[in-house]
Amino acid sequence: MSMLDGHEAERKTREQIEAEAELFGPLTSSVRSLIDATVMTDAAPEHIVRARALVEEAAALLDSRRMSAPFGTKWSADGTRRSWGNAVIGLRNPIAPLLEVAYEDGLASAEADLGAAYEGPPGLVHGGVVALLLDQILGGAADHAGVPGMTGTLTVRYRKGTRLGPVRVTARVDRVEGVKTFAVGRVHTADGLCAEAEGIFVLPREVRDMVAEMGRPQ
Ligand SMILES: CCCCCCCCCCCCCCCC(=O)SCCNC(=O)CCNC(=O)[C@H](O)C(C)(C)COP(=O)(O)OP(=O)(O)OC[C@H]1O[C@@H](n2cnc3c(N)ncnc32)[C@H](O)[C@@H]1OP(=O)(O)O
Repeated sequence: MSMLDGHEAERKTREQIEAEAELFGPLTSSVRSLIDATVMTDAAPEHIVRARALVEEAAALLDSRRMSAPFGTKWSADGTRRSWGNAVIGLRNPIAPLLEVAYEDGLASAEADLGAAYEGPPGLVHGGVVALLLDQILGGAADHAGVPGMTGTLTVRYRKGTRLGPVRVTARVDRVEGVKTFAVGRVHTADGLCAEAEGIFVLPREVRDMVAEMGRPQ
């Protein structure tokens, strides 16, 4: 499989994309609430059985027509792109904590409210989920700085347990060495600093070759 598979140009207008966002965003949000309700429910057994039937009916409706491949990244003519299936920021992905990343003065920052579905140790966010958030935001910082890449190495130092609830994640590019971008980031809660990370993002050889090819004079 090529690194470039799943990247696709699209001809949709801004209005069409907004209409899709209005259609799918609320569905994703409802399923996210369903996930939380599934983890937290203490309902009577007959309610659980009825809910299961309703969920299966909904799944069958949605499954009646499927895309031929996962969402991937769709690029519009104006350079904007959508990764609506992404596990952290995907508008169509109910397991995504849906980080909305803001960029200012080289700092990427986002907030999320992590509920029971993200639990690892009792009352605390699963360490893999903490790494997931950091991976995305460090990668986003590299991308926003114009030096994107795939995660080659991600090193996370867990300083204290990350309590379930509101978290803030931040990242910035530390330095660039050739094709490698070094980014650093942190996770905070009301308890203070919970985790720190360094990531090395590498623009894959295949993409480097393509960029070199495109830049070659005719
Ligand atoms: C297709 C579009 C891409 C653009 C992207 C857009 C990003 C849009 C932002 C969204 C933000 C998403 C944030 C989540 C991002 C993931 O979730 S990515 C998914 C997880 N990561 C992966 O699956 C990556 C799997 N690994 C690979 O594809 C390849 O091993 C890599 C990392 C691309 C490197 O392959 P390569 O380009 O063939 O590397 P190579 O030419 O041998 O080495 C180049 C340099 O990198 C170093 N290097 C190689 N591997 C590593 C490594 N694992 N660790 C550290 N250094 C390494 C080498 O030592 C060498 O260093 P120098 O000698 O130049 O100093």
